[in-house]
Amino acid sequence: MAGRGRRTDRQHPGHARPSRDPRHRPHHLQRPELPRRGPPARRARPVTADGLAPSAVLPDPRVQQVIDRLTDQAGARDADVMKRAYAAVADWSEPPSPEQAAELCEEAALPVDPQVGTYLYQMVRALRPSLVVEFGTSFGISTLYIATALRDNGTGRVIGSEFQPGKAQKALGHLTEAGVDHVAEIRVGDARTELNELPGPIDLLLLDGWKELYLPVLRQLEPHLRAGALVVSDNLPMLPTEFLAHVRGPGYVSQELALGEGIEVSVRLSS
Ligand SMILES: C[S@@+](CC[C@H](N)C(=O)[O-])C[C@H]1O[C@@H](n2cnc3c(N)ncnc32)[C@H](O)[C@@H]1O
Repeated sequence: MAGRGRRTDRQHPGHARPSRDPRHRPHHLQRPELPRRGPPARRARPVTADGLAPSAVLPDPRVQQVIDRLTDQAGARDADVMKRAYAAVADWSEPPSPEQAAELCEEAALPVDPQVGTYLYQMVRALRPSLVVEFGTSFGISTLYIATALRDNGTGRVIGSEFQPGKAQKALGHLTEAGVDHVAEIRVGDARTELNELPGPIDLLLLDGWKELYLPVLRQLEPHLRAGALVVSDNLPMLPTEFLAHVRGPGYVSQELALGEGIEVSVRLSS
């Protein structure tokens, strides 16, 4: 967590009076994120009475092992990283920009809940998308679920996006370790520019970057969404009202699903 992005009164003399109002933080650094996003503790996998393997295990132990390890590591580390991030911005006079927030969270994986990951695997297997796009890749845990399903389908590719080059590098390493990197591409930089050029229509879009950017990113990608495209938006409790109003308005059929801490699942009605 380098100090490059840290704002001080000297850098911004016009903002000499720090605000401690938590509402001045963007959604991704609001304190309520801690318990909600929190350590994505791995759920104990239920074992059925007849000893059958639990159904929410991917049909590839190599991938599952990588996902389990990363999910456990996130559970052990993320809360501390986020606490340090909150402490670092506590006396900032302005909320961190999305880039600064990404830098502050560089060591946090913040992965999707295993239920959400399993749902993504299911949807990709069921819909057989040609192109999946992901806003917010981080260490690549959601990408692992998606890429594994694409690999198992034998068709399609996923394009992820990540601000932090170090995180994108880690994500690529994890995809390679799991043996599914050949169906994945991670674009490094701001999704709002990096996802401008796409090789075809989007069949499935995962929104899992900073929450206040969901609406601008979605609006930007809307011309690329094919009719019937699925938009999966993680972290329902943190989603801005304007975003929910948009996907619950004309042009979509949308509802929440009680997976993880809640997701919004929207189908685009026309392209
Ligand atoms: C919640 S994490 C993503 C977790 C990931 N989907 C997973 O399940 O492993 C959000 C990530 O989005 C990245 N991010 C936020 N805004 C972004 C933007 N505008 N462009 C690219 N990446 C962004 C952050 O750096 C952070 O790593």
